[in-house]
Amino acid sequence: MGTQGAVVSRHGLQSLGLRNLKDVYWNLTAPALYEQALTRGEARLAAGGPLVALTGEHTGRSPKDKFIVEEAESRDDVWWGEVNVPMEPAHFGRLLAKARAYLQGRDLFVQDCFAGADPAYRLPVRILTECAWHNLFARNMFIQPSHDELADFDPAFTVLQVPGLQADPETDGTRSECFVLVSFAQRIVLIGGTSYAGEIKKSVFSILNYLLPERGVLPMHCSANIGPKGDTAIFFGLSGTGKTTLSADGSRTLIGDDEHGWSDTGVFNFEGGCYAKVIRLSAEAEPEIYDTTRRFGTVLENVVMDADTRVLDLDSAHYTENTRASYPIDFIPNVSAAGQGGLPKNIVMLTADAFGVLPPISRLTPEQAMYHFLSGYTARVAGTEKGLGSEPTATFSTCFGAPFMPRHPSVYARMLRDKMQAAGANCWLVNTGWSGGQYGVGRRMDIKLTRAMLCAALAGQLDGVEVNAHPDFGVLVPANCPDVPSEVLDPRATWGDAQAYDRIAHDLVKRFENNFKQFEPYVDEGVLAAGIYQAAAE
Ligand SMILES: Nc1ncnc2c1ncn2[C@@H]1O[C@H](COP(=O)(O)OP(=O)(O)O)[C@@H](O)[C@H]1O
Ligand SMILES: C=C(OP(=O)(O)O)C(=O)O
Ligand SMILES: [Mn+2]
Repeated sequence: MGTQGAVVSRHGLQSLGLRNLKDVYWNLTAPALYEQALTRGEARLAAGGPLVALTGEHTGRSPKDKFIVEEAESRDDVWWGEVNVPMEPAHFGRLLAKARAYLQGRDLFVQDCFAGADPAYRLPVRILTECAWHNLFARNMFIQPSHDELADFDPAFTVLQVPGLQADPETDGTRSECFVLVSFAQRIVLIGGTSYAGEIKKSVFSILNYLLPERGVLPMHCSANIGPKGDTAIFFGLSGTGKTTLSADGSRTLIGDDEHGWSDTGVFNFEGGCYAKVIRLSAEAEPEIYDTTRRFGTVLENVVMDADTRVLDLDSAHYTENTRASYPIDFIPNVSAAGQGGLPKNIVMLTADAFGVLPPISRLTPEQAMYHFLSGYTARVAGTEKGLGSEPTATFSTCFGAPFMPRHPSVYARMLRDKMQAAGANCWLVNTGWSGGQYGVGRRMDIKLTRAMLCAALAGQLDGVEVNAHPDFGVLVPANCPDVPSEVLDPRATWGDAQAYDRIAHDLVKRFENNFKQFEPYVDEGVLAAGIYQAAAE
């Protein structure tokens, strides 16, 4: 059983003013959290053992409902704008008071965790959730302290997640009933009105992305793994581009699938678990991730399950295209127990180009790497977000993770430039999107071919290969690649209508250029030249 209300104050929840709770459940393990979630009707048990939870209206992140509290301590460091929107402290205070009132007489689940595998930089976070299944999600996603570390656990930040509490936009300074609020000064994250578990994960990520640059660590929205020769590779990319899929590779040791820090000594995972997209998950193309969907301890979000047979239908997007699996990272067979690796030898920038005009793999000069890091291009396709039409939508999300970056992009870009140079890292642009035509005409690049290209690049098999500067994007396209048909490598050659290719490629270059104008004051001539359309092609 949980502790009774009376003893709650001894456990330091008073810093949040939480009183008169019903029961507080501290650091329950997976079996106990399963029991709570199932008996409370929060989730159901699937065949094989995963917990299946549905999140209702919000099945993805709500970036427009995220606010950073405007406080003296952080005001000058935050890149205010349409991504990092300020909230008055008074509104934050009102919503925190509403949360306290809402939780009176209710149960609360607590997980004390670390965010950051490198002890020198890890952040002790306390995750407070209204539901048991969100507490299991947090237990999966963050790093569990040892028994001794729990005994004197002192949280640096607290996340309070109360999906049942809805804001009133009329009086609370929010955009809708849903809110994700970050107060750097009070070191509190307050989430309400949404049950999408990714908000818990990504709000902690945002905190690290604010704190770590001051300690000389580059925070990154990337996955990472280590090759047989001890070579670390990192894979930047926006949501759905392939960070999780491609970092789970039987021939390489997984460090992490989504969030990492690059320190002076190496790369470390921020998390202790993975959060994989599982829509149309193939046992053949992604065996390691597929196996996690049959295991006790995995939390499946918005996956369809037959009520009688309890069998999953991973192909169904009935609730959402963004179905997810959250699992402890050691569910992946070949994983780094320490969650750390050496300095990166290869940097891969992933883009899911639904226009189908970027090469499936190309080498980037350091200047081109900066250009693409600041651009953060991918193209979303119909269905992945509400309101999208049938045409692909070009998306530019700086640092491949704008919604999670509280500081100005140039802070992260300059750190990447310096670290990349110091490490002598190679840089690649990999298009996991469409080939042979744009979305709806062409086909998505076969995962096996993407894996073959990456395998060759990371093993150094492309180092001596002839490259041709792409006439539109300037990136350096290899003329051949082991285990990959050469005709696949030149995207223009895969289109039936070369003129249509040129039209769409030129349009995309213009989109890149228009988007990049905001960064021109922050980069040197070399980076600017890296993105300019090659006039010779006209
Ligand atoms: N060539 C490809 N490379 C990587 N992923 C691909 C490819 N083709 C299709 N996919 C699909 O794209 C999605 C990538 O999701 P995921 O790896 O979780 O992205 P991220 O971790 O970057 O959010 C998966 O559903 C995967 O099956
Ligand atoms: C979970 C998310 O990240 P990713 O899809 O990159 O794993 C997200 O963007 O909400
Ligand atoms: Mn991911």
